Amino acid sequence: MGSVSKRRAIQTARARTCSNSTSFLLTMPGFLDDSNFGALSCKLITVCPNNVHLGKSLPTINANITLFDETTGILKAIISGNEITKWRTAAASVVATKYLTAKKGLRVLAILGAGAQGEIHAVAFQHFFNFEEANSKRLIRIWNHNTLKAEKLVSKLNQLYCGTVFKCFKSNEMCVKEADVIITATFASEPIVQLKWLKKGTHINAVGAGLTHYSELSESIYLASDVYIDYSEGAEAELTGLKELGVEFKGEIGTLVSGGVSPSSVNQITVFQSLGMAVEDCAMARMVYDLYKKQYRNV
Ligand SMILES: NC(=O)C1=CN([C@@H]2O[C@H](COP(=O)(O)OP(=O)(O)OC[C@H]3O[C@@H](n4cnc5c(N)ncnc54)[C@H](O)[C@@H]3O)[C@@H](O)[C@H]2O)C=CC1
Ligand SMILES: O=C([O-])C1=[NH+]CCC1
Repeated sequence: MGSVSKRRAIQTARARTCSNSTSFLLTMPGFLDDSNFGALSCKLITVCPNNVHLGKSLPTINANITLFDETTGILKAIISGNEITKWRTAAASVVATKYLTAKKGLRVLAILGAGAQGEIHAVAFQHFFNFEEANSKRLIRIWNHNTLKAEKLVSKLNQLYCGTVFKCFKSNEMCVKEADVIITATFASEPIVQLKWLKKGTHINAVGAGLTHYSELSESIYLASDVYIDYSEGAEAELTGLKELGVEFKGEIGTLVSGGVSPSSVNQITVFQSLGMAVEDCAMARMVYDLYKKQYRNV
């Protein structure tokens, strides 16, 4: 994120090719100039929300990353990108939350969405933060519009992580009530969070991307919040609806991390509008490639 904001990384606004009214292919080229983490890559990722209705347990997001030699341009590897996409997206939310809540006490975490992103965010946030509700129990709330799915995830996570209690909420309003941090990771095309449900100083990581990148939160939330983004070019190209609404972006998370933008006051509601960055995939692909070479090729 820092490299993007210091412009040591190159990533153009991505191309979106729609295959029908709900599905699309994103082409995400990126170059990261760093001897340890750098690479030249392009992630190809399809987003097909209707896969859930096919009854074959297909993921709705499917990604592959092509990794190239920076000097010769020769293709070095094609790396499966589903796990990478999951982890790097949750990692970006962790960083945004860390910097945007640095001076706030965190007690209540609410996750809206029990799919791949909801799950990985639950795993990452229980690891990096310590959410403790009034009775001093480590607790993470999870809501999904299809409650059965949330119940299944909650039961799986409670078996995996005995130290933290995951709790299923049937109402999105009750789930976000008194929340210090909210994560939205759904395909909702209508708002699932309203301003009047929020307390002062709440931080929201808005991860979900349907056909528009700003449909999970009400317009009034965006207008009342300090909105941070991951990269300006992407936001200018994809968040046109928010711009038309009059939303001014406060800055990139990378700029916040490097001290180039001052953090919001503690009572200010903040939103990290996560688009997802090609250079995050680039760095992860390089890491996977290096590990593969070390482990299997002894190089
Ligand atoms: N910002 C980023 O970098 C990334 C964003 N995403 C976005 O995150 C969202 C979640 O992705 P995944 O977890 O991989 O998908 P998923 O299909 O595994 O999970 C989606 C969840 O949204 C719920 N959902 C579907 N339609 C809904 C609706 N109309 N209202 C409320 N909930 C609904 C589903 O029940 C499911 O729990 C998607 O919008 C995806 O495009 C995904 C990867 C990276
Ligand atoms: O960056 C990414 O991988 C994605 N952003 C929205 C859907 C997938």
